Amino acid sequence: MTERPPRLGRTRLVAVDGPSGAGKSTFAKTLAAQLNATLIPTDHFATWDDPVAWWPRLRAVLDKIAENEEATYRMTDWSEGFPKPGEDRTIRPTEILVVEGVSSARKSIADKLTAAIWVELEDADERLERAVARDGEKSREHLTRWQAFERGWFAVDGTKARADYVVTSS
Ligand SMILES: Nc1ncnc2c1ncn2[C@@H]1O[C@H](COP(=O)(O)OP(=O)(O)O)[C@@H](O)[C@H]1O
Ligand SMILES: Nc1ccn([C@H]2C[C@H](O)[C@@H](COP(=O)(O)OP(=O)(O)O)O2)c(=O)n1
Repeated sequence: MTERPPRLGRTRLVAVDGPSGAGKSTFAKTLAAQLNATLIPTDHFATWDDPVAWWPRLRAVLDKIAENEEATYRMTDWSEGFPKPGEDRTIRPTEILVVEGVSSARKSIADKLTAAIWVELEDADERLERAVARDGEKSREHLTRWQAFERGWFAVDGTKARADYVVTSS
């Protein structure tokens, strides 16, 4: 990863995308720790009712990092199982920034990415069960809707076709 050039100012931006329940968050946490990178999960922005349109708020953060400036955003708080506005988080300019979540490798950021990583698990039922095991039975309906949405999103965005690496969960 460090051999590939930075494309977000001096920062190497790495996106970990793929369908819900595939293992993105788990993979991205390990990757960020190994690279000593800052990690931004898109669920700090997303809510059930707003799966991808929050993007300008993250883009504003990335644009500041590209200018070598720090940036602050308000995190979505999922600690009670539903989304509500949480605390502010400040991101400082960093050598490697990992952004993880559905739509993190979207077409509009492709030219700024040092690497796009696609995490997948083919069996959609298994992905749903893993996500429900993580978030609780109360989230099942939301996660089912979310998975239907992301199928369409990925088809239109063509995310996987742009991936530099594909990671297959088992
Ligand atoms: N390689 C794996 N094998 C088995 N279970 C996994 C694996 N990676 C993640 N999980 C579990 O599956 C669930 C979903 O993983 P997560 O990383 O939250 O996926 P995503 O961020 O893609 O939705 C979590 O409960 C996690 O502990
Ligand atoms: N505890 C919870 C409950 C719901 N969510 C919501 C917000 C997420 O973007 C969606 C889908 O989660 P998932 O981790 O599968 O996908 P992302 O990696 O967040 O894109 O679920 C959550 O992330 N955490």
